[in-house]
Amino acid sequence: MGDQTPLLEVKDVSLRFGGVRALTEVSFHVRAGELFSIIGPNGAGKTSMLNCISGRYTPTEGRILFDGRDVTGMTPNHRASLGMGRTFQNLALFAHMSVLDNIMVGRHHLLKNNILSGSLYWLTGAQTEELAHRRAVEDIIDFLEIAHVRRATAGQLSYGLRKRVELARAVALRPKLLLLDEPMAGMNLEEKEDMARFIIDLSEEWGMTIVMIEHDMGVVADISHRIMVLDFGRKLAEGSADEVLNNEHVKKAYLGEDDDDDGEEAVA
Ligand SMILES: Nc1ncnc2c1ncn2[C@@H]1O[C@H](COP(=O)(O)OP(=O)(O)OP(=O)(O)O)[C@@H](O)[C@H]1O
Repeated sequence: MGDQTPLLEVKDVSLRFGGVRALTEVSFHVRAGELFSIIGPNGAGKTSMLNCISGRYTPTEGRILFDGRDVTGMTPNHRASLGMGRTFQNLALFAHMSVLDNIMVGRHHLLKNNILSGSLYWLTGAQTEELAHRRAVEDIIDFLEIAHVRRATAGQLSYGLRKRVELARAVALRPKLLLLDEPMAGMNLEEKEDMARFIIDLSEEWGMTIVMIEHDMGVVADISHRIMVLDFGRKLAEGSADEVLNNEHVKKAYLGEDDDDDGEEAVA
């Protein structure tokens, strides 16, 4: 499951939108190699937390440390360059571009020779670099089993495949930390199983540290090393799937008073 070094430390983070308290003094850490999930009822603050980590939002209070550096005030691009990759709840692909080009966009910031040095193309070794990038992208395409659609226009793919291409684009950055915002949302059972397998492989085979928001409690319990539960912007519980699912406060937040329910429907 990785070593004990925290790759990500969230310290007393609060976030307010005017009078709305989206997050209140939330602290947790994620160790290198961990697959860490954030769950909670609608409006609990999950996306707000992911946005604070990725830099889309700046916490009103508190600090965020990534790989030993304080990144609290840094832009999303700066954090990406330090090794944070993410996917979005609502797909953010370029619908008119091919699958291949969408994924290449993910590699862009890694290209030393950018478009400005195009005139020096043959002199700078840009072609060699481009080939290396293409090979890296092909590895990701093979891993995510999307070779058969690599030339297809992203907008024409099924929803499940588009989610997979979006994952490929985030993975193309080879991030140290991968942030996944509801990777299984809107998927059928088969697509969910495929996605769960890819996430497990990214964690176990690629050694990627992952923070995931996901509503499907069955998947979260199956694949997460640790889970944090948010409710009304506060941390309600944190621990293994067993610890969290047997926590009385969590049961109440999710299931109301009906303890016979298995939770899957209540949070789907
Ligand atoms: N940009 C914003 N402006 C104002 N209020 C916001 C904004 N983003 C989130 N909020 C509020 O912050 C609270 C937490 O929202 P957030 O989207 O983080 O919850 P969530 O757990 O991700 O919910 P869901 O599961 O429905 O996606 C909610 O009350 C929400 O209305």
